[in-house]
Amino acid sequence: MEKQEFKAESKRLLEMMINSIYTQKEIFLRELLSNSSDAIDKLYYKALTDESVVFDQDSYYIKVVADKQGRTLTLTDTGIGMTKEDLENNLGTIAKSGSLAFKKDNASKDGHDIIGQFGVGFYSAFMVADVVTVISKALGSNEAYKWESTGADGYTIEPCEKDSVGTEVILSIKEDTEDDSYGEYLDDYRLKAIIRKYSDFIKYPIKMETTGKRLKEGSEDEFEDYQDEQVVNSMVPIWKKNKKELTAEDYEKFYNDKHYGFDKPIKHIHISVEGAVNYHSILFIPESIPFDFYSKEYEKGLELYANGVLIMDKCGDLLPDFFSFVKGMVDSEDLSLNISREMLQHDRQLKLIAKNIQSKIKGQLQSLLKDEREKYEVFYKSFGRQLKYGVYNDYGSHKDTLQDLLLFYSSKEKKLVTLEEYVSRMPEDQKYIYYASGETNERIDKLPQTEMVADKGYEILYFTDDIDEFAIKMIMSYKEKEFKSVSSGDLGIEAEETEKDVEDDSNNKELFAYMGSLLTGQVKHVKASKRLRTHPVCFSSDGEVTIEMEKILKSMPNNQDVKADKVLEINVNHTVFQSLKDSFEHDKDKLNLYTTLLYNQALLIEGLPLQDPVEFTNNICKIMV
Ligand SMILES: Nc1ncnc2c1ncn2[C@@H]1O[C@H](COP(=O)(O)OP(=O)(O)OP(=O)(O)O)[C@@H](O)[C@H]1O
Repeated sequence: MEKQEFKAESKRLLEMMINSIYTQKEIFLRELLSNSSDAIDKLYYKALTDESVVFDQDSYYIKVVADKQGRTLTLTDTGIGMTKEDLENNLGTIAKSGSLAFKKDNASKDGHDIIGQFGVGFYSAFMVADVVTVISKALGSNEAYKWESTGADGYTIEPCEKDSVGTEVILSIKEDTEDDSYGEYLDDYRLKAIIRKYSDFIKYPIKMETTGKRLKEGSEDEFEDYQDEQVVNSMVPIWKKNKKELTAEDYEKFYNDKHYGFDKPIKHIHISVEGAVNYHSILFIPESIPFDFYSKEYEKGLELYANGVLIMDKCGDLLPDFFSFVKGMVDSEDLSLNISREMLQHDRQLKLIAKNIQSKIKGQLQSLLKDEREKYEVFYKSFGRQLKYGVYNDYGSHKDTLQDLLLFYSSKEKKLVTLEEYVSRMPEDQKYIYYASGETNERIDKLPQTEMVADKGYEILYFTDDIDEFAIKMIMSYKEKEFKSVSSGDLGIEAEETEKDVEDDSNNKELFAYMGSLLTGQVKHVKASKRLRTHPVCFSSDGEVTIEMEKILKSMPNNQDVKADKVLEINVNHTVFQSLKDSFEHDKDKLNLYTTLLYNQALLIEGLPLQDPVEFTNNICKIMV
């Protein structure tokens, strides 16, 4: 038997291949199973043009058998097989793909698509095997051949016996080392898991012979081993099925089988596109938040398949961050894979798919919002924050995509409303979209600052998420209506302007200036409030940073010391104001006490910490006695 050497280039390539192309050893099984599937496909093609070849789908399969004792893993297929020349050309020359040549000669028909294209996948077997033996008998040939190689050194070919047409690949699995436990590739459970992960949708049955234990017949405590043959893969990808034939349960089953989540998805989106790029996709909008969703550990992405073979677990490029909650998969035959199938060579196709997917998701969310509001609100409860982050991130560049998907609690409707709904019922004289920020709806309900706007009969949107105000700053205006915090200096309400301007009263001016001097460094100034109706005191903010924003920025890990310019507003129609005026004239000590008390009350209303709570309570006691 003559030993053939690999060509020099091939030798180097093989070494590179074995050691560096793939990041995961387990993919050898995907590569070999894809080869077997291609080989059966080729038979199918032959049958299309050659009457002497009968293709009976049921007789074609791939079988995987692990022999733990003999430490071999054998893959048998009933495909087209290889002649001696094929073995030499296709397995003896690295980077020569018989499959690619075949594909070029036979235009793909009827959805039977050949996977192989680079002519390297087979050699990934050497990542887990010392010796690879291939026994093959080609269609139309009476001879069978055995090809054998220990890797870079070369290979041998000799005639051998084989009854049926097809190929058998026998891997002598490497001994375990400290770093690698190659023995796992002889374990039935592990093999099944790898098959299901990558090759679940190979369209021919992948059978496995497994050993089970059962009670011996007639015995109550004696067990015996028995062999059982099982088809491991699902074969028909659900995404290639006709949508009309699929039920909601089918999609849910797929969602659960693929471990996209443990919940019941709120919505599925089944997309089949033929055009500049062809692809199928099934996407899910989950109901509940994955436990790590709002953490750094969460990795967004969709499963990416090329011709039904998994090539990437989580392809992040397929989803924008603001839709990172979406689960599912994309299968395309048009992807430019790189040699390891682990990365994509050009991302043009991927970008097209991603763009398309983004608009489909948005469309589905919009119709959910329109037609199934309750469901949308369940979704929004889980992922609304993510949408708002999406508005805020990237300098607001996605606001147009996302603003119509936002919901905020409304003071008047007592439920979540869209910006569109808010604007559509704004009275004519209302200039702004008003909002109030606070920890909960109940707390905002009681905020003194909302009095004037609410009295005017205007609706107020409640912001209870940290991100809300930041996101709104990015949107700036909706349908030409600007957003305005109820705590901002100028509320743009006519009543304000026509009201008797109490500040102009020179006595009051002096009083406020004096109070302001007592609070130097704590407030910008003290003024008569135009927004308070029944409450004595509140803060408003002058400028871009609101008090709520100050609180949020302060709570961030890098503790950004950005402060709102606070203005202490006093209700001059409240009886307490008379006390202030009296004490200004007759008892400055009392005024000092009242000023600090009012300032501290305003802090409490905002949920801001008091600088000296003990002093505050002592001061209250002072006025009690
Ligand atoms: N089980 C098989 N039955 C018949 N032919 C096979 C089998 N396995 C491999 N071949 C032949 O050997 C060639 C080389 O296989 P290899 O896996 O290295 O590359 P490929 O499948 O063509 O491409 P890729 O690197 O993209 O997987 C195949 O193109 C095919 O012609």
